Amino acid sequence: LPSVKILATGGTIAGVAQKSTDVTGYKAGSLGIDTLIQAVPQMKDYAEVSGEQVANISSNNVDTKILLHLANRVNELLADPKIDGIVITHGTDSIEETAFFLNLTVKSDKPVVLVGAMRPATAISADGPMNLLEAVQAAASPKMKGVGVTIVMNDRICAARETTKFNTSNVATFQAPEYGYLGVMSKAQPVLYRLSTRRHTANSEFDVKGLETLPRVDVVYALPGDDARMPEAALKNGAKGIVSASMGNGSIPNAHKDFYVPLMKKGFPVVLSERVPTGDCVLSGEDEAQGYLAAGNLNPQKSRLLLQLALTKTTDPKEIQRIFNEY
Ligand SMILES: NC(=O)C[C@H](N)C(=O)O
Repeated sequence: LPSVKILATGGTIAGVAQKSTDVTGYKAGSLGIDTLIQAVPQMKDYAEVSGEQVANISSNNVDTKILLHLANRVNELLADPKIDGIVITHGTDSIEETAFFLNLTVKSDKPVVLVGAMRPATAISADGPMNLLEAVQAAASPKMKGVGVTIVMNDRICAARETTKFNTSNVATFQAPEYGYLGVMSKAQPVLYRLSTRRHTANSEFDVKGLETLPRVDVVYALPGDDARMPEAALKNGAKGIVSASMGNGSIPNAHKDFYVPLMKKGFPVVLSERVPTGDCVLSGEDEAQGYLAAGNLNPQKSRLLLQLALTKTTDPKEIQRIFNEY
């Protein structure tokens, strides 16, 4: 049997509520990895499974330190020829960010699958056990080699880059509306229908080995008619770059523009992403002349991670734009 290591970080998949009918008001990150593994003994039919507790928290508190630890630990484990794949149990609130971060920093073709749940482990019809089983089946499969980091939940195989949480409670919360799923889990096997063309994992230039922190990047929400207090605060508190969550195609209030233009002249990176859930952020000629960088279709939270990683390599705006075009 293939060998799959499960790294556990917490989330609702490890959540405990007072009553089996409670699907809110529970405590995420309550059960340990051994309990989660014992709850799904069927996994052993598909892989030799072992667990490791990395953290046990709700994913709104997954910080840079945990991200760097996960990336380095996954790289260490996958360098071992005896390990065939990794599953990471994770809260769904920031699973897309951790998945994307690992998509950029894992140096291996072997499967890395993130999994969570929308209902706590104690709930009637908890979705965690089936999700965990399917995540292990996916991570154990050679068909998942080279596809990049994925999120497997609700029978769907989702690409780290394009997938976003769309609903606060529905088990079908993860979607990639314009691009779709990579595939589905069917009869205990991954069935893939498409692949992402963007650079990832073994083909990524980012290396976080030895890093203890990442350059600070803030996301500034663009609100109509806003003044410049939010971007000012970001800069004053040490941001090395800003991602603007524009109102669509780089549409931001004039006060933000007046603040960004002189900063960009000095080489400070401002990346225009958008708070609109789908579509590409494309720069106008004027935006380009003023020095803005474009996130394309990458959402603000993922743009932040990519800009942080880009800044570990370069501060040259042209290079940063190349990175946004390739990843
Ligand atoms: N469904 C979940 O996992 C939500 C939880 N608050 C978390 O992200 O850890």
